[in-house]
Amino acid sequence: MTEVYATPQSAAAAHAAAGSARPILSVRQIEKVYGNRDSVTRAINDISFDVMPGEFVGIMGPSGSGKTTLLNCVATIDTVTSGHILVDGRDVTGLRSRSLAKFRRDDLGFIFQDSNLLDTLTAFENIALALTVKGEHTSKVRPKVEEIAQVLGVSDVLNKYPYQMSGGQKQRIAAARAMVADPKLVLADEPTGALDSRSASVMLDTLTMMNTQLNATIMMVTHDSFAASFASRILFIKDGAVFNEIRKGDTSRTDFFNRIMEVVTFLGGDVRDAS
Ligand SMILES: Nc1ncnc2c1ncn2[C@@H]1O[C@H](COP(=O)(O)OP(=O)(O)OP(=O)(O)O)[C@@H](O)[C@H]1O
Repeated sequence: MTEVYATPQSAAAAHAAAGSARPILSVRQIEKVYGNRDSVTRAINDISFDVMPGEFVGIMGPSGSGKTTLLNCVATIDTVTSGHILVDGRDVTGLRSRSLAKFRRDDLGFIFQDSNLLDTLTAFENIALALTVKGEHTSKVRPKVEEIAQVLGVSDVLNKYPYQMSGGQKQRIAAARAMVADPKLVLADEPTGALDSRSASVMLDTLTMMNTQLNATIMMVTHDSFAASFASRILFIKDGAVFNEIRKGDTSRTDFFNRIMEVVTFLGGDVRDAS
């Protein structure tokens, strides 16, 4: 067990290791405090890290450690108490409502635990919506939707409504919706949390495809070590701070899973088989 208790790699070191490219995401000394004088919760306590273009980063940590708060701050759904979050070099912590809406629409893709598809629209229309709200020319919508559906293996369900699809299919349509407008960063919050293990595996293959074939930069919150083993780097959060960081490097996914499990077990988490 070599790296498990290592000091988190600094953002600067990670940056240097990844070459000279600019980070897609820079989280700089953020803090998030909820409550008032009588009851204060320090959900995030000085977190800094970078995510480079094309990285697939997993965020893990015990319940209440601050994972969702971190994701929500990056998503600009929540605001930081102090610190800065830069997406492709732009500080998004100070954006006002109209710019915020544009930023979320143009630069981010979201995948939640529940697919959040609109029930009255077909899969095709759900994906297409992400393009039309962005002002995409009508003639380009169909080819773009069909292309992403083909890459992610969901062409056969494009005409179905959400109630006609399985949970796994809905999640993959949500992934296509998140990707179709070519966001700078895809944020996924427990994307396999509501799926059985077989559907979860298919969804994780979908995320891998998004990352490797479509060059999506992904930040995924998960409590599941199996899901996390599909990422290329894991940040472990404990008590609102980065407790540890491990990278997959050239090792196999099973080996990475075992290393993740060492940290999870140390932190007091769940155990699941890697296969
Ligand atoms: N709106 C809020 N008001 C007050 N406290 C909050 C609020 N949201 C989160 N918290 C607190 O902040 C801390 C971090 O919560 P967060 O939801 O980010 O944890 P988490 O790691 O995502 O947990 P889980 O794995 O259980 O979803 C917790 O102590 C939580 O109770």
